[in-house]
Amino acid sequence: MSSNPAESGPTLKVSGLSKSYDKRQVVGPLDFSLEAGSVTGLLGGNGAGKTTTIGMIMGLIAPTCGEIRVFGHDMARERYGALGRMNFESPYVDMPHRLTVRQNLRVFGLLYDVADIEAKIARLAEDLALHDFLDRQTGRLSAGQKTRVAIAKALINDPRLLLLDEPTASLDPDTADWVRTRLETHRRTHNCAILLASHNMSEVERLCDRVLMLKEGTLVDDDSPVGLLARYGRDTLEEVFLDVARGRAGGAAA
Ligand SMILES: Nc1ncnc2c1ncn2[C@@H]1O[C@H](COP(=O)(O)OP(=O)(O)OP(=O)(O)O)[C@@H](O)[C@H]1O
Repeated sequence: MSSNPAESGPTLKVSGLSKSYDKRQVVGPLDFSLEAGSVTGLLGGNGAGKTTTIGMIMGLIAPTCGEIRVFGHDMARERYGALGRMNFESPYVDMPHRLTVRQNLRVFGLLYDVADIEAKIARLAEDLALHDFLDRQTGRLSAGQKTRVAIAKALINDPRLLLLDEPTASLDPDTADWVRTRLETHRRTHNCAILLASHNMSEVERLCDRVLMLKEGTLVDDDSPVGLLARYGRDTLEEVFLDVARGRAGGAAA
């Protein structure tokens, strides 16, 4: 239990967060919070700023301005108070190719100080069906197999904040379905807050209780999937997405 009183607040709080490259602002300013046990979709077209936002929250990309607090800890000054309880999955971050899957997971387990790493790896291998390639070099896996390994890595420390960038993009529909079930179980059993960047609208409708819509780096909507459908007068989130992307605020209801 931490002595930090701010730990009783939201799992993640982002305030005035922005990122510029060569004086071009690509994200922000963003303000939002994630509560424990919630699943929030981060939606937006190509280049809207989803990966940059997740990268800043994870500390992989330096923000230009703003503040990120995870479990109350200011990530610019006291990130080590939070890093052990957060994790992420991204297709843009590769693992060492020559190490086997088991060796890679062991390295991450050691980094996160996971107790009884071998048992943890065995459980994740069971949950994510990694057995067939657990002792194969990671660089020799298919895209879908690599994604399952990346999800295993993301769950290795039982995170309470999980950032997912297109977690099922390279998975076949059957595998994607049980990976989603695995993520739902993790959310429920660990009261984990999940931020999920996705282009898969049915995935967002199934998993998310809230949706943040990003357009050209700024938040243009923030509501539950049901609330968005009602306000835009649409039957699917895909139609809402198209309304937002094409600037039809209010959608069919407008
Ligand atoms: N290192 C960089 N230097 C300059 N511009 C960058 C850099 N990284 C990202 N950008 C720009 O920032 C913007 C946001 O990119 P980002 O990758 O965050 O978008 P995204 O929403 O994840 O897109 P996608 O859905 O295509 O993955 C884009 O215009 C991109 O070109």
